[in-house]
Amino acid sequence: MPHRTLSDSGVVSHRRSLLDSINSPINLRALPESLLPEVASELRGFLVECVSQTGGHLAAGLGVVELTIGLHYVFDTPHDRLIWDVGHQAYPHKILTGRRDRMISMRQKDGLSGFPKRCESEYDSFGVGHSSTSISAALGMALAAKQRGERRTVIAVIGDGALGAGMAFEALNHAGSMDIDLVVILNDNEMSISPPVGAISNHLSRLLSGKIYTSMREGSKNALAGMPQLRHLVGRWEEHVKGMLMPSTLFEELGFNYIGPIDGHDMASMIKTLRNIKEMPGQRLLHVVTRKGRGYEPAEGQPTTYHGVTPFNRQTGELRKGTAKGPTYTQIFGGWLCDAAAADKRLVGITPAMCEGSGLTAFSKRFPDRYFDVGIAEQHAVTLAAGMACEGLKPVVAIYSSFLQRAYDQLVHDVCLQNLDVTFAVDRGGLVGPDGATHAGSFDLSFCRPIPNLLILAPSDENECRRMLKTAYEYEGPAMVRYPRGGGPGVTIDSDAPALPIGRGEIVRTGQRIALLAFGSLVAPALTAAETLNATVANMRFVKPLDEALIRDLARDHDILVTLEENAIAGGAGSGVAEFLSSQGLVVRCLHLGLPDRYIDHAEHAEQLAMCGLDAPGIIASVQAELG
Ligand SMILES: Cc1ncc(C[n+]2csc(CCOP(=O)(O)OP(=O)(O)O)c2C)c(N)n1
Ligand SMILES: CC(=O)[C@@H](O)[C@H](O)COP(=O)(O)O
Ligand SMILES: [Mg+2]
Repeated sequence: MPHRTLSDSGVVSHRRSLLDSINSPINLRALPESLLPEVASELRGFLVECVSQTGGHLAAGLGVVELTIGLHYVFDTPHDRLIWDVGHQAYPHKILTGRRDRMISMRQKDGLSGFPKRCESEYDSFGVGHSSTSISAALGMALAAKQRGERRTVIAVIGDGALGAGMAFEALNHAGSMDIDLVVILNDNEMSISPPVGAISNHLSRLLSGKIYTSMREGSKNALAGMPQLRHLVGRWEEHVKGMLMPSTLFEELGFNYIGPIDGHDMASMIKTLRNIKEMPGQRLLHVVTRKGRGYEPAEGQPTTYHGVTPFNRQTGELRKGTAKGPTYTQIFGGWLCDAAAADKRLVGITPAMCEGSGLTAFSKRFPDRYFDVGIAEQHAVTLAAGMACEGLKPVVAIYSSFLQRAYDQLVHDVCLQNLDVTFAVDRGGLVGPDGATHAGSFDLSFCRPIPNLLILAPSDENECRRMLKTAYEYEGPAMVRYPRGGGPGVTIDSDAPALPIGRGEIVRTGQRIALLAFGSLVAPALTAAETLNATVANMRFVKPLDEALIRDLARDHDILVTLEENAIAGGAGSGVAEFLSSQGLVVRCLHLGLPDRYIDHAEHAEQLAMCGLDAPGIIASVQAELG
């Protein structure tokens, strides 16, 4: 379906005389430097207009308008490689690299991805979405260029939040030990999604507020203010003096030439500094100070709220409300966490930098001493919980399914092998809609199911989600409840409902010949499909341990068992059912429905389910095709 064009959507209203002339960085580089501030103004206004129509990530992109212009103006992209860490801030980059007129399709089916993607543009040097990969990838590209005798500069742009992840330091540690043409640009806006945490953030703040450096800098600027022809001496003098007086930065200790901090919104200074940086040899790190949400008052004032937004009213900043019928699964988790914490002082809540997204805001305010935001550090979050559990606390780790992928060994080796009492609230299980393949929780049932000692539950509705959280928390060992992004079928929640019997599913509809064994979010479409198929529906509830007695009965009484899950078919819950049947010598026809062996692109969640044949019509069609 052809996408709406900008004119259809009325987005062209903002003044864009210069921006209209920039169809690639080549046009940008043809402009006189004096016009770049106007480009920045038009780019910023256009970005707000587009995201107000499409939703998506806004505040981070607003903060890097000047940096984006400077990088494409000074460096020879795409020959010089540019990698954006996380990539949520890359909308200005997309606008300047030939995708201006497609921005209205952002994060929609067959539209632009919300993150840089190699197959989308030659200017997207590396696919991102998960944090803290940029320096590793950039170093890899720089070493490849060196190996092949190619002259090119590789630039990684990483935020202060992403810099706190272990992987970023693995890369800095490696890069700093060699002589390589690599530029790391630290985009320091003193924000993650939430305010930043950790000692790295404190170090950066000290660099920004360094008394000696700041006063000398102001002094030198004033002294030379009357002699503009000598102003360029300030930079050189600063470098010289700073090296003498400033305590060396962490980055210099790691072998990087540290430059900055510079004002990330001063276009002239940005261009001058980037030109200097371009000519410098070796690995260098430029510290750029920006403001998240810059230039759009609602986003500047509320950078957390405007980190990721639904479409909004550009004049007022008012965000469009969500369409969930009742509380989202995330909100149910947040409410349960507070209630459980009030009843049990041993409970502690841990999040790797996703406080708001995981529903911990209320908990963090009510129980600040029992709340731990560890920054973007999923591996650390899980093993921190293991250590706490060893000492009698009952940690609850709130973590997105796709980010849990980062902490797999910690889950296996530190928690489950030692059979420690840690509860995992795994949010965004299954497809996640507009964030697309990088953020889909497609694999957690497959990679968690083989782990001994781990209990795995998947709720079919909001009430069951709360009951499962209670069940998992009371279970004295590792347990995970995986639930989808957004809301459920809208059932009433009984906060006093008891825990569930471990390993027990339930027949929720009786039919003939066909049995649908549904896990979690697929119970609802299974029930709809069952009306047409006249099928039995079992809400399996537990992925591990499976309800073996129930499976045995269903196999005895039906001609075909159809397993359904919003997880990869490969190794998923359905595989578990097949393994059990085989181990018991039970011979019955089986059909396994779930996510296919490919990545599912961004679209609305309902569109994604339909693409995978996991909505009711798709289930019906698959079963009817199987039965012939
Ligand atoms: C591995 C991983 N964990 C968590 C996230 C969620 N996330 C996306 S952006 C972000 C904050 C990034 O902060 P920073 O690097 O400072 O970028 P800024 O938004 O400030 O520009 C987080 C936690 C992620 N994308 N990847
Ligand atoms: C860029 C990033 O990783 C986060 O902002 C993520 O997009 C949040 O996802 P939700 O919108 O599902 O909370
Ligand atoms: Mg930041």
